[in-house]
Amino acid sequence: MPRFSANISMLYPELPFMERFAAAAADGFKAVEYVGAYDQDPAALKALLDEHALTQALFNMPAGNWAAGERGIACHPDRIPEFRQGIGRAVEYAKATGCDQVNCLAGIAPQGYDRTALELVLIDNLRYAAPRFADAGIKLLLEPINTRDIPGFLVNSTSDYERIASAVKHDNLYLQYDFYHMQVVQGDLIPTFLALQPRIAHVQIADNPGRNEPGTGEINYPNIFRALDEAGYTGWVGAEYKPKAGTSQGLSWFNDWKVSP
Ligand SMILES: O=C(O)[C@H](O)C(=O)CO
Ligand SMILES: [Mg+2]
Repeated sequence: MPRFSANISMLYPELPFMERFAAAAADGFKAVEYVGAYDQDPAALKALLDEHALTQALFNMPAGNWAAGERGIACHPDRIPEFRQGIGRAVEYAKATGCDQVNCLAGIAPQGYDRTALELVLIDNLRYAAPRFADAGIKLLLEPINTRDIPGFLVNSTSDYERIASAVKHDNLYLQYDFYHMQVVQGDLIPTFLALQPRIAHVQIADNPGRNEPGTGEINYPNIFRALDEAGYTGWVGAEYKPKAGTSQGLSWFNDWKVSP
């Protein structure tokens, strides 16, 4: 049975961030994930996880100025020192919260650069980061994202991931397979998942179009959940979608599948 993690950057938007842990636990989630909580005290995050018996499934490396629209800095030629400092920050928060995987957002391609040159910056940064996360016992992940949701995002497909990973040449660079983004970009969801499963450390879900709850669009999530089970996938499944009619009210997809306490 899949193990679901509530992505509390997107779920429970009506609540202050630190109250979303309790809400996720009350709805039956056993884990949470989020884009990052570097403005919070790591001990306070850990206390919430413990209080609500939640696992910290994932968060992202520091990704630049989120409010200003940045979505990662790993491909930015003039942000290399900042990217590298972010490794220590991510390791600190992962250790404090008991999290064993961290996602890297490649970033939106800055204007005026050739995409191949930006990919080389990304590869160098990942080559630097992968062994450092490995030394800390943390998996480093890279997530392809569609350019309809994030125009200009540099890494968009599983073949982008495969090309970059083969240039990085380090075992500690895994794929974060977001079924929603992959449906928008390339389809063929289950065969691609199965082909890349040894490199997939985390998956995320939302339906298309709309990026709302599973069951609101064209993706057959019951089939996907069965395929994950049959393939022996033991990672978390992150519920990363925009609730259409309130988070708790829209959890019928989850109530059919959730692990009982
Ligand atoms: O948007 C996504 O799918 C990512 O997982 C994320 O963390 C923020 O962009
Ligand atoms: Mg995602």
